[in-house]
Amino acid sequence: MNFSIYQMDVIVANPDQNRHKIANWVKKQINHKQVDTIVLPEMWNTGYALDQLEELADDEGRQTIPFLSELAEKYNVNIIGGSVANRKKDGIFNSSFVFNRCGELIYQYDKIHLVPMLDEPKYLQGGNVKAEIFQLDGIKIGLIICYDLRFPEITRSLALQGAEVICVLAQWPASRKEHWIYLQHARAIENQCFIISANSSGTCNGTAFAGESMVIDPSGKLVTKGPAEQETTINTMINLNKVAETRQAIPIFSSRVPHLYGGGNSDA
Ligand SMILES: O=C(O)CCC(=O)C(=O)O
Repeated sequence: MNFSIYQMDVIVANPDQNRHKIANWVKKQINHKQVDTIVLPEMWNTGYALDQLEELADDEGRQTIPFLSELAEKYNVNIIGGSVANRKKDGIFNSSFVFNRCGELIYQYDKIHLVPMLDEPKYLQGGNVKAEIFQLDGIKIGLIICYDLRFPEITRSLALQGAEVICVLAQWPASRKEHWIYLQHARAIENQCFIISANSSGTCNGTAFAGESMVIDPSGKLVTKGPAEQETTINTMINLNKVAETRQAIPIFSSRVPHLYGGGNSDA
Protein backbone atom coordinates (compact mmCIF):
# COMPACT_ATOMS: atom_id res chain seq x y z
CA MET A 1 0.00 0.00 0.00
CA ASN A 2 1.29 3.45 -0.96
CA PHE A 3 0.76 6.09 1.72
CA SER A 4 0.95 9.82 1.25
CA ILE A 5 1.34 11.69 4.54
CA TYR A 6 0.65 15.40 4.79
CA GLN A 7 2.96 17.08 7.34
CA MET A 8 0.81 20.17 7.15
CA ASP A 9 1.42 23.68 8.43
CA VAL A 10 -2.13 24.24 9.64
CA ILE A 11 -3.46 27.79 9.28
CA VAL A 12 -4.64 28.72 12.76
CA ALA A 13 -8.36 29.44 13.19
CA ASN A 14 -9.23 29.22 9.49
CA PRO A 15 -11.16 26.04 8.57
CA ASP A 16 -12.06 27.32 5.06
CA GLN A 17 -8.44 27.96 4.12
CA ASN A 18 -7.33 24.63 5.60
CA ARG A 19 -9.95 22.76 3.54
CA HIS A 20 -8.77 24.63 0.46
CA LYS A 21 -5.16 23.76 1.25
CA ILE A 22 -5.95 20.07 1.71
CA ALA A 23 -8.01 19.91 -1.50
CA ASN A 24 -5.11 21.38 -3.51
CA TRP A 25 -2.59 19.11 -1.84
CA VAL A 26 -4.62 15.94 -2.48
CA LYS A 27 -5.08 16.89 -6.12
CA LYS A 28 -1.33 17.41 -6.49
CA GLN A 29 -0.47 14.05 -4.88
CA ILE A 30 -2.88 12.11 -7.05
CA ASN A 31 -1.69 13.81 -10.25
CA HIS A 32 1.94 12.92 -9.60
CA LYS A 33 2.01 9.54 -7.89
CA GLN A 34 0.30 6.27 -7.27
CA VAL A 35 -1.38 6.90 -3.90
CA ASP A 36 -3.62 4.38 -2.10
CA THR A 37 -4.08 6.07 1.25
CA ILE A 38 -3.76 9.63 2.46
CA VAL A 39 -3.00 10.51 6.09
CA LEU A 40 -3.71 13.97 7.55
CA PRO A 41 -2.66 15.46 10.93
CA GLU A 42 -4.61 16.36 14.07
CA MET A 43 -7.05 19.31 14.34
CA TRP A 44 -6.40 20.51 10.83
CA ASN A 45 -9.58 22.58 10.62
CA THR A 46 -8.82 25.04 13.43
CA GLY A 47 -5.29 24.31 14.65
CA TYR A 48 -4.82 24.76 18.38
CA ALA A 49 -7.06 27.84 18.60
CA LEU A 50 -8.71 26.26 21.63
CA ASP A 51 -10.28 29.46 22.93
CA GLN A 52 -12.02 29.96 19.55
CA LEU A 53 -13.42 26.46 19.17
CA GLU A 54 -16.92 27.45 20.28
CA GLU A 55 -17.11 29.62 17.18
CA LEU A 56 -14.95 27.56 14.77
CA ALA A 57 -15.62 23.87 15.46
CA ASP A 58 -17.43 21.80 12.89
CA ASP A 59 -20.95 20.65 13.84
CA GLU A 60 -21.37 16.85 13.84
CA GLY A 61 -18.83 16.68 10.99
CA ARG A 62 -21.24 18.51 8.64
CA GLN A 63 -18.41 20.31 6.87
CA THR A 64 -15.64 17.74 7.25
CA ILE A 65 -17.48 14.57 6.25
CA PRO A 66 -18.77 15.65 2.81
CA PHE A 67 -15.49 17.45 2.09
CA LEU A 68 -13.29 14.38 2.71
CA SER A 69 -15.81 11.94 1.28
CA GLU A 70 -15.95 13.83 -2.03
CA LEU A 71 -12.15 13.93 -2.25
CA ALA A 72 -11.90 10.18 -1.58
CA GLU A 73 -14.50 9.32 -4.21
CA LYS A 74 -13.28 11.82 -6.80
CA TYR A 75 -9.68 10.56 -6.62
CA ASN A 76 -10.44 6.92 -5.78
CA VAL A 77 -8.22 7.12 -2.69
CA ASN A 78 -8.59 6.06 0.96
CA ILE A 79 -8.41 8.97 3.41
CA ILE A 80 -7.43 8.70 7.08
CA GLY A 81 -8.74 12.17 7.71
CA GLY A 82 -6.57 13.47 10.54
CA SER A 83 -8.85 15.04 13.11
CA VAL A 84 -11.01 18.12 13.48
CA ALA A 85 -12.59 20.07 16.29
CA ASN A 86 -16.14 18.75 16.12
CA ARG A 87 -19.18 19.81 18.13
CA LYS A 88 -21.58 17.09 19.24
CA LYS A 89 -24.44 17.26 21.68
CA ASP A 90 -22.14 16.65 24.69
CA GLY A 91 -19.51 19.23 23.73
CA ILE A 92 -16.58 19.65 21.37
CA PHE A 93 -14.55 16.54 20.53
CA ASN A 94 -11.30 15.98 18.65
CA SER A 95 -12.78 13.67 16.00
CA SER A 96 -11.21 11.61 13.25
CA PHE A 97 -13.06 10.31 10.16
CA VAL A 98 -11.86 7.58 7.79
CA PHE A 99 -13.12 7.09 4.21
CA ASN A 100 -12.61 4.31 1.72
CA ARG A 101 -12.05 4.81 -2.01
CA CYS A 102 -15.80 4.99 -2.63
CA GLY A 103 -16.07 7.95 -0.28
CA GLU A 104 -17.84 5.91 2.40
CA LEU A 105 -17.24 6.90 6.02
CA ILE A 106 -16.05 3.60 7.49
CA TYR A 107 -14.76 4.62 10.91
CA GLN A 108 -14.81 7.50 13.35
CA TYR A 109 -12.94 8.03 16.58
CA ASP A 110 -12.85 10.75 19.23
CA LYS A 111 -9.48 11.37 20.92
CA ILE A 112 -9.75 9.69 24.29
CA HIS A 113 -6.91 11.27 26.24
CA LEU A 114 -6.99 15.03 26.71
CA VAL A 115 -3.79 16.96 27.37
CA PRO A 116 -3.70 18.72 30.76
CA MET A 117 -0.56 20.69 29.80
CA LEU A 118 -2.54 22.35 26.97
CA ASP A 119 -5.72 22.87 29.02
CA GLU A 120 -7.55 20.59 26.59
CA PRO A 121 -10.00 19.41 29.29
CA LYS A 122 -11.21 23.03 29.58
CA TYR A 123 -12.17 23.18 25.89
CA LEU A 124 -12.70 19.61 24.70
CA GLN A 125 -14.52 16.44 25.72
CA GLY A 126 -12.58 13.18 25.77
CA GLY A 127 -13.87 10.36 23.59
CA ASN A 128 -15.82 7.67 25.41
CA VAL A 129 -15.92 4.94 22.76
CA LYS A 130 -13.29 2.21 22.48
CA ALA A 131 -10.75 2.53 19.67
CA GLU A 132 -11.33 -0.18 17.04
CA ILE A 133 -9.49 -1.29 13.95
CA PHE A 134 -10.87 -0.76 10.43
CA GLN A 135 -9.86 -2.13 7.04
CA LEU A 136 -8.73 -0.28 3.94
CA ASP A 137 -8.00 -2.40 0.85
CA GLY A 138 -7.99 -5.44 3.16
CA ILE A 139 -5.33 -4.02 5.52
CA LYS A 140 -6.11 -3.87 9.25
CA ILE A 141 -5.43 -0.38 10.54
CA GLY A 142 -5.88 1.43 13.86
CA LEU A 143 -5.50 5.09 14.68
CA ILE A 144 -4.75 7.18 17.73
CA ILE A 145 -4.51 10.93 18.22
CA CYS A 146 -1.39 12.64 19.60
CA TYR A 147 -1.40 12.38 23.45
CA ASP A 148 -2.95 8.87 23.07
CA LEU A 149 0.59 7.84 22.05
CA ARG A 150 1.67 8.04 25.70
CA PHE A 151 -0.77 5.27 26.69
CA PRO A 152 0.57 1.88 25.59
CA GLU A 153 -2.74 0.23 26.53
CA ILE A 154 -4.59 1.77 23.57
CA THR A 155 -2.05 0.71 20.93
CA ARG A 156 -1.78 -2.73 22.52
CA SER A 157 -5.57 -3.04 22.35
CA LEU A 158 -5.46 -2.18 18.62
CA ALA A 159 -2.65 -4.69 18.04
CA LEU A 160 -4.60 -7.38 19.90
CA GLN A 161 -7.52 -6.65 17.56
CA GLY A 162 -5.12 -7.43 14.69
CA ALA A 163 -3.84 -4.00 13.60
CA GLU A 164 -0.98 -4.29 11.12
CA VAL A 165 -0.62 -0.52 10.86
CA ILE A 166 -1.28 2.11 13.54
CA CYS A 167 -1.56 5.73 12.45
CA VAL A 168 -0.67 8.54 14.85
CA LEU A 169 -2.38 11.83 13.96
CA ALA A 170 -0.73 14.69 15.80
CA GLN A 171 0.17 18.29 16.47
CA TRP A 172 3.05 17.32 18.75
CA PRO A 173 5.16 20.20 20.06
CA ALA A 174 8.86 20.52 19.24
CA SER A 175 9.63 21.01 22.95
CA ARG A 176 8.94 17.30 23.55
CA LYS A 177 10.36 15.99 20.28
CA GLU A 178 12.39 13.20 21.91
CA HIS A 179 9.22 11.75 23.41
CA TRP A 180 7.54 11.93 19.99
CA ILE A 181 10.34 9.91 18.41
CA TYR A 182 11.04 7.35 21.14
CA LEU A 183 7.40 6.61 21.95
CA GLN A 184 6.64 5.85 18.30
CA HIS A 185 9.58 3.46 18.06
CA ALA A 186 8.48 1.79 21.30
CA ARG A 187 4.87 1.37 20.08
CA ALA A 188 6.14 -0.18 16.81
CA ILE A 189 8.54 -2.57 18.55
CA GLU A 190 6.19 -3.67 21.33
CA ASN A 191 3.24 -4.24 18.96
CA GLN A 192 5.25 -5.43 15.93
CA CYS A 193 3.26 -3.28 13.55
CA PHE A 194 3.94 -0.33 11.26
CA ILE A 195 3.59 3.10 12.83
CA ILE A 196 2.66 5.84 10.36
CA SER A 197 2.44 9.33 11.78
CA ALA A 198 1.26 12.65 10.42
CA ASN A 199 2.41 15.54 12.60
CA SER A 200 1.98 19.21 11.83
CA SER A 201 4.72 21.73 11.22
CA GLY A 202 4.74 25.47 11.83
CA THR A 203 3.60 27.23 15.00
CA CYS A 204 0.43 28.12 16.86
CA ASN A 205 0.33 30.90 19.48
CA GLY A 206 4.07 30.58 20.06
CA THR A 207 4.17 26.75 20.17
CA ALA A 208 6.34 25.21 17.45
CA PHE A 209 5.37 21.75 16.26
CA ALA A 210 7.90 18.97 15.86
CA GLY A 211 7.24 17.89 12.27
CA GLU A 212 9.18 14.64 11.84
CA SER A 213 6.14 12.68 10.69
CA MET A 214 7.45 9.17 10.21
CA VAL A 215 7.08 5.60 9.11
CA ILE A 216 8.52 2.90 11.38
CA ASP A 217 8.50 -0.77 10.47
CA PRO A 218 7.39 -3.61 12.80
CA SER A 219 10.98 -4.23 13.94
CA GLY A 220 11.29 -0.60 15.05
CA LYS A 221 13.41 0.53 12.11
CA LEU A 222 12.79 4.00 10.73
CA VAL A 223 11.65 3.72 7.10
CA THR A 224 11.38 7.43 6.38
CA LYS A 225 10.63 10.71 8.11
CA GLY A 226 9.90 14.33 7.36
CA PRO A 227 12.04 17.29 8.34
CA ALA A 228 11.53 19.17 11.59
CA GLU A 229 9.32 22.27 11.55
CA GLN A 230 8.66 22.45 7.83
CA GLU A 231 5.61 21.55 5.73
CA THR A 232 6.27 18.50 3.60
CA THR A 233 4.82 15.39 2.01
CA ILE A 234 6.07 11.90 2.78
CA ASN A 235 5.36 9.17 0.26
CA THR A 236 6.05 5.62 1.26
CA MET A 237 5.18 2.10 0.24
CA ILE A 238 4.95 -0.46 3.02
CA ASN A 239 5.38 -4.20 2.71
CA LEU A 240 2.81 -5.85 4.98
CA ASN A 241 4.72 -9.16 4.95
CA LYS A 242 7.05 -7.51 7.45
CA VAL A 243 4.36 -7.74 10.13
CA ALA A 244 4.00 -11.52 9.92
CA GLU A 245 7.77 -11.99 9.56
CA THR A 246 8.49 -9.93 12.68
CA ARG A 247 5.75 -11.64 14.71
CA GLN A 248 7.09 -15.03 13.66
CA ALA A 249 10.72 -14.20 14.49
CA ILE A 250 9.91 -12.88 17.99
CA PRO A 251 6.49 -14.35 18.90
CA ILE A 252 5.53 -11.94 21.67
CA PHE A 253 1.79 -12.37 21.17
CA SER A 254 1.91 -16.07 21.97
CA SER A 255 4.36 -15.46 24.85
CA ARG A 256 1.99 -13.09 26.67
CA VAL A 257 0.65 -14.13 30.09
CA PRO A 258 -2.23 -11.66 30.42
CA HIS A 259 -3.86 -13.30 33.45
CA LEU A 260 -0.84 -12.10 35.45
CA TYR A 261 -0.98 -8.47 34.33
CA GLY A 262 -4.27 -7.82 32.50
CA GLY A 263 -5.00 -7.25 28.83
CA GLY A 264 -7.26 -8.88 26.30
CA ASN A 265 -7.13 -11.90 24.07
CA SER A 266 -5.00 -11.78 20.95
CA ASP A 267 -6.09 -11.91 17.31
CA ALA A 268 -2.58 -10.85 16.24
O1 LIG B 1 1.95 14.49 24.98
C1 LIG B 1 2.52 15.49 24.52
O2 LIG B 1 3.62 15.85 24.91
C2 LIG B 1 1.87 16.28 23.43
C3 LIG B 1 0.43 15.94 23.21
C4 LIG B 1 -0.26 16.90 22.33
O3 LIG B 1 0.28 17.92 21.96
C5 LIG B 1 -1.63 16.63 21.86
O4 LIG B 1 -2.22 15.61 22.22
O5 LIG B 1 -2.16 17.46 21.11
